[in-house]
Parts: sequence; structure tokens; C-alpha cells
Amino acid sequence: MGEIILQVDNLSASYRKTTVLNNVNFKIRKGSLTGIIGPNGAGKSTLLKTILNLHPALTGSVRFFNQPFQQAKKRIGYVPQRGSVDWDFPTDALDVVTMGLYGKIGWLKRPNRKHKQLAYEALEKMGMADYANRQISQLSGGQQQRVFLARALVQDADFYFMDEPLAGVDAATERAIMNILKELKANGKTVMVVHHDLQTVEDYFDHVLLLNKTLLCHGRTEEIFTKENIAKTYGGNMRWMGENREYAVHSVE
Ligand SMILES: Nc1ncnc2c1ncn2[C@@H]1O[C@H](COP(=O)(O)OP(=O)(O)OP(=O)(O)O)[C@@H](O)[C@H]1O
Repeated sequence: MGEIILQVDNLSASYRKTTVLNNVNFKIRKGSLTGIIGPNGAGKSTLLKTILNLHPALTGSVRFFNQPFQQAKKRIGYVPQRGSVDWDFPTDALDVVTMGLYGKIGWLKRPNRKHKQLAYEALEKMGMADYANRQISQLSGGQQQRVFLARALVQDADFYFMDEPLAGVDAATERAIMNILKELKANGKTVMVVHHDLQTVEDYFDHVLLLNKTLLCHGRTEEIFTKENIAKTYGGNMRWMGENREYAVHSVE
């Protein structure tokens, strides 16, 4: 396994006075593909945002590549939850992808033809070339998600964070996205993904991080993703449908 490239120590976060993340500690190694699993409201999105300095930490420290976030941020990519994005922003798919290159272009400079070409190729890779000039608000949810993945690809980061990239997408989009995640991993990239579908965890992720306000456990999927640990994480809000991998989770909401 690769070297440790993310170290999270004693991380806590709150909204006003309510603590939603409590004393989270873990380390992530280069080249791992980790699913972040836990019920609604477990703090999965907050964990990503706090790690990425988008939400303030109450306590704790986060180090990427043995550096503070600010020094490492060009090497880090983030695909936010689709619902958290203002899709009415007037811009087309190609421009959204080109934004992924701004770390390289510089914010005040205009993208040139080579940048646009790179962005177009990433859209092509996600099967979205025909939609390059379509307003982002006029794409379906799954198409928007593909555009976001294309943006992450052009960024060519070393470490990606994705917040539910598979939520609400069809089977073909899910396959396309998972192929990209596996390709990123094959290229030595590291990926952490908030994920909801317990049925696919074992197929998709080599590591899992089980979270419910605190970190319940973290490690290799085959060791950690057990009935007992899942039950502990979901606090009884789940029902086994049968042996092995068939189970349903009841939302806490
Ligand atoms: N902006 C906010 N202001 C106040 N409370 C918030 C805010 N965002 C999240 N919360 C609360 O923090 C807790 C954790 O939310 P978070 O979105 O991190 O959970 P999650 O595990 O990603 O949930 P889901 O699976 O439903 O997306 C929840 O109780 C939520 O209501």
C-alpha cells in the first residue's frame, strides 16, 4: 500500500452549537478508493467540507501530503453534491469543465484553445461531447454529474473527494462514473466518495469509512464492512433482507 497522504486528527465540527462531527481520526493511503458510508445526517458531507476547509473545524488538524491544506490544495479535487450547486448559473457544459483548469490557467487569465480542447476531450470521455455548448441548467441530473466528473478529470488532481456522485444517476451513468474512479485509482490517484448504496460497497471500494457523527471504523472493505459494523453505524435503522449482501436501510428522516 502507498504512503499516507491524508492524516485527520481529532477533527470535530458543528453548525452553531450542534456538534455534528466528533473527534474523527483516520489516515488515507495513496491509491486507495474509499467509500464514506453512514445514515442521513451522519456528517458525511460535513466531513468532506471540513477536511477541505469549506467548513470550519472546531478542533483537530488535517494534513495532506504532510502539508496544511492551503499548500496542498492544487493537488486536491472536489465534486460537491449536485443539490448544493446553483445550476441556474448561466454557463455551458464546456465552461464548467474548463473551470477545472483554472488552477493551471490562473483565475485572471483567459483559457486558450488548448485548454478548451482539453475540456472538450474530458466531456468526450464522459460521453457528453454533444452537450458541450448546452446550458448547464438544461442538462438532466445524471448529465450534470458527468460534466462535474469531466471537470474533476481535467483538473488532474492527485486526491479526489466526491459527494454522492452516483445519487440519482441511471445505470449507464453509474457505470461510466465507476469506470472513471477505477481508472483514477489505476493511475495512482486517491479517491474518497460519499456513497449510499450498501449493496455496491464491496464491488466499488477497497476501503470503507463508517461514520455516524463519530468514526465507527475504517479499513479494508473485506475486513470492516461486516454486518455488525454496519448495524453499529446505522444504529438499528436497518433491516436485513436475507443473508449476505441483501439489506435495506431505513432512512432516519
Ligand atoms: N448548513 C447547515 N446548517 C445547519 N445544520 C446543518 C447544515 N448542514 C448540515 N447540517 C446538519 O449537520 C448534520 C450532518 O449533515 P451532513 O449533510 O454532513 O450529513 P450527511 O451524512 O452528508 O447526510 P446525507 O446522507 O443526508 O447527505 C445533519 O444533522 C444536518 O442537519
